[in-house]
Amino acid sequence: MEYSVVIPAAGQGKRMNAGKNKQWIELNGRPLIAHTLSVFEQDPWCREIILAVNRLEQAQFQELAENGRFQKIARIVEGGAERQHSVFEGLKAVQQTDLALIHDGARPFVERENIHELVLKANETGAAILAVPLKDTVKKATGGTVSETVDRASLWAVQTPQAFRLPIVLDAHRVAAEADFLGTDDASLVEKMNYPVSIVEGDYLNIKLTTVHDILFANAILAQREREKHDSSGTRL
Ligand SMILES: Nc1ccn([C@@H]2O[C@H](COP(=O)(O)OP(=O)(O)OP(=O)(O)O)[C@@H](O)[C@H]2O)c(=O)n1
Ligand SMILES: C[C@](O)(CO)[C@H](O)COP(=O)(O)O
Repeated sequence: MEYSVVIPAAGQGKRMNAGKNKQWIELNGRPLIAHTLSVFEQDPWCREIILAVNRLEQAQFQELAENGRFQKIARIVEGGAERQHSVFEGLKAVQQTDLALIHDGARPFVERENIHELVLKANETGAAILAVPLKDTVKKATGGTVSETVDRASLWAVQTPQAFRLPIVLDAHRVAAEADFLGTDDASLVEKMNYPVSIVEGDYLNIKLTTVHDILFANAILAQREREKHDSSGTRL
């Protein structure tokens, strides 16, 4: 089952506080974005990768595409001020397939089996997202005082990729742009169109590198994966 993937990588990584776009942080000697790109480069279902980048970093990403031998990068488009704008630019450049995935450049650990499960679900329903059940107890508070403990039984922590039939997600982005609506993910725009979005249970290790603490977790995940490669008897997390 084939798909195109849009990878927004045009952020500034303000919460990471690294003084540069976090896509260039090195993990095991390779930039974070190279880890993410490799997942899709190596997935036989992926037809093309569309990267959305900051105009000032276009040359750097072009060089990475060539030197990293990422042959599936079909287009590098200019991103926008917000993630949503970057994704919209990427979606407009999709050519190869009817099924579009959107995946954060800053989520390098997504596993192929989760991607495939998601793709199959989106092919069936038109819109699907990866998510994991919330593990924490969640409370609402105003002015530092708890007002409510929320029942977590129906709460999910949402990840990427998110997968949609291309016309559905393009339409949702167009309508959101016209209404000046900004969502933190793409599914929220599709939900606004009253289109049902299916959940596919993902993996807790599919983290997004957001703050500096996530670099610790990322290195631990990479070390665990190395152990698994060399020791088939090792417990898989
Ligand atoms: N204008 C933007 C903002 C974000 N992104 C991308 O969207 C993904 C998820 O966003 P986030 O983790 O918020 O990244 P940043 O915007 O870089 O981080 P911050 O919000 O801390 O500045 C990242 O791969 C990021 O590069 C993008 O393409 N264009
Ligand atoms: C799209 C996303 O990764 C889903 O978890 C996320 O919403 C991106 O934005 P955030 O502001 O870092 O939550």
